[in-house]
Amino acid sequence: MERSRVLLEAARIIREQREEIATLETINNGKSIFEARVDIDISWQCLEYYAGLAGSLAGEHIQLPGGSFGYTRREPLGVCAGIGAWNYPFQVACWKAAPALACGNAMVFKPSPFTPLTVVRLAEIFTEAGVPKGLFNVVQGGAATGQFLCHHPDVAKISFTGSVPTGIKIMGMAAKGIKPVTLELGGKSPLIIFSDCALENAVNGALMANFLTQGEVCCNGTRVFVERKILDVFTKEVVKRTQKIKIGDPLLEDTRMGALINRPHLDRVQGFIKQAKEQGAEVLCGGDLYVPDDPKLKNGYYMQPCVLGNCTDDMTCVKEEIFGPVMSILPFDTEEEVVERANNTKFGLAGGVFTRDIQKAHRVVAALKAGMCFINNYNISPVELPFGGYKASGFGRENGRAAMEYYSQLKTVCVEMGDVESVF
Ligand SMILES: NC(=O)c1ccc[n+]([C@@H]2O[C@H](COP(=O)([O-])OP(=O)(O)OC[C@H]3O[C@@H](n4cnc5c(N)ncnc54)[C@H](O)[C@@H]3O)[C@@H](O)[C@H]2O)c1
Repeated sequence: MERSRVLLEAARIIREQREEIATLETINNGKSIFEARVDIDISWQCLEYYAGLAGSLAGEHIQLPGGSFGYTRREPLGVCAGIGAWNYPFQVACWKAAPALACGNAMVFKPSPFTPLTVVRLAEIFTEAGVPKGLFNVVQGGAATGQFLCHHPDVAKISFTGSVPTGIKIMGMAAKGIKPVTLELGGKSPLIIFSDCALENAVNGALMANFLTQGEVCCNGTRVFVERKILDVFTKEVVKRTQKIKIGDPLLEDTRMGALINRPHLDRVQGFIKQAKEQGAEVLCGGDLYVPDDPKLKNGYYMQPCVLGNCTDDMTCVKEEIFGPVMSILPFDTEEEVVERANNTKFGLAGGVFTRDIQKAHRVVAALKAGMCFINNYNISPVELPFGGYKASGFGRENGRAAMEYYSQLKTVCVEMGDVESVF
C-alpha cells in the first residue's frame, strides 16, 4: 500500500504537469503536441493502474498430506534495467517503471540518446512523490551504456524496447548472466479489411494504424489487406483522408503529423519508398519531403504521409518494418487466403480486423499469430490490457496484470507439520 500511495502521488503530479511534460515530449521526439498529450495521459493511467495492483501481490497456499502445506511468495527481482526506444520516450519509461516499482524492484532506465529529456522529468517526479532516493535512476548514453547495464552483475532483469537486431544482442548478453528479459521489438502487422466492414470506421482504423507519431510505431498495421470488392472505394477514401493530414510545427494545436526523429531515419524511410517504386508499387499519395512555410522549420525532418498501391507480398516495403508514415495496400479475395498471407511474416506484434460479422472477426484473430489483436479498431493502448509480441517481435508482456509476473519471482516454501521420515 505504501508503494501504491507513492505511485498515485506520481500520477497526480504528472496529471498536474500534463501540458509542460507534453511540450517537453514534443521537443524531445518531434510528434505533435496533440499526440504527446495522449502519451502523457496513458503514462499517468499506467502509474495509477499499477498503484492499484501493488497491494494485490500475493502467493498461494497449497495443502499437503498430513496437515503439511506449502505456500508461495511473489518477491521482487532486484535491480531491473530498462532500455527504451525513441518513439514513446515518457510512456515507455512509465510502462517499465510502474510495474517494476509496484513489485518492489529498483530500476535503472536508459532512454534512447535521441530522446534524453522527459525520462529525467519522470525521475524528478518520482522523487517528489516520495520514491526513495536511488530507487529509480536514469543513465544517459547509447549502445555502450546499454551493454554495460546488460552485463552488470547487479542487474537482475532487462526490459528492452527497440529493434530486432538490438534485441538479439540484448538476449545474448542476458544469456551470459542467466537474466530474464522482456523484449518489445519491431513489427510489420497486418490490418484486414473485409467488405462487410463499417467503411468509415475501417478508413479511420487504417489511418490510426499507420500515421500516429509519423508512422514510428512498433505495432502499426502497415500491411493493409483489403477485400477486392471494396478495394477502390476504400483506397480512394484513405488517400483523400491521408492528403488532408496537417503536417508541420508539432507545437501547433492543429498539427497532426510532426517531424521524423532524425535525418538518417528520414533518408531510410525515403529509401524504402524509392525501392517500392522500383519494385512496381504505385505511390497513390505523399512520400515526398515536406517543407513547411515557416522559414525556421525549413530544415526539419518532415515528409508527406504515403499510401502505396499495386503492392505484392514479396516487395521490400511489404516485408520490412519501415517505421515511417508509409501504408501498403494489398487486395485479397478469401478469408483463408488473407489469414495465410497475414501470418507470412517473421514478426508477430499486432494485427487487426474490420468486419461486421462477429464470428468471422473472432475466427480471424484467433488464427493470427500476433500478440496484440484488434477487432474494429486499431492502435489504442488501454493499460489494463497486456501488450507484447509473438515470433521475432519479442516476448514477455507489458501492461495488464501479466506484467507483474515479469517483474517478480516466485519463492516456494514447503512446511512440514509432522516428523521427518528419513530413508537412511
Ligand atoms: N514492441 C514495442 O513495444 C516497441 C515499442 C517502440 C519501438 N519498438 C521498436 O523499436 C525500434 C525503433 O527504436 P530504436 O531505433 O531506438 O531501436 P534500437 O534498437 O536502435 O535502440 C533501442 C535502445 O537500445 C539501445 N541500444 C542500442 N544498441 C544497444 C546494445 N548493443 N546494447 C544495449 N543497448 C543498445 C539504444 O541506445 C536505445 O536506447 C523499432 O524496431 C520499433 O518497432 C518496439
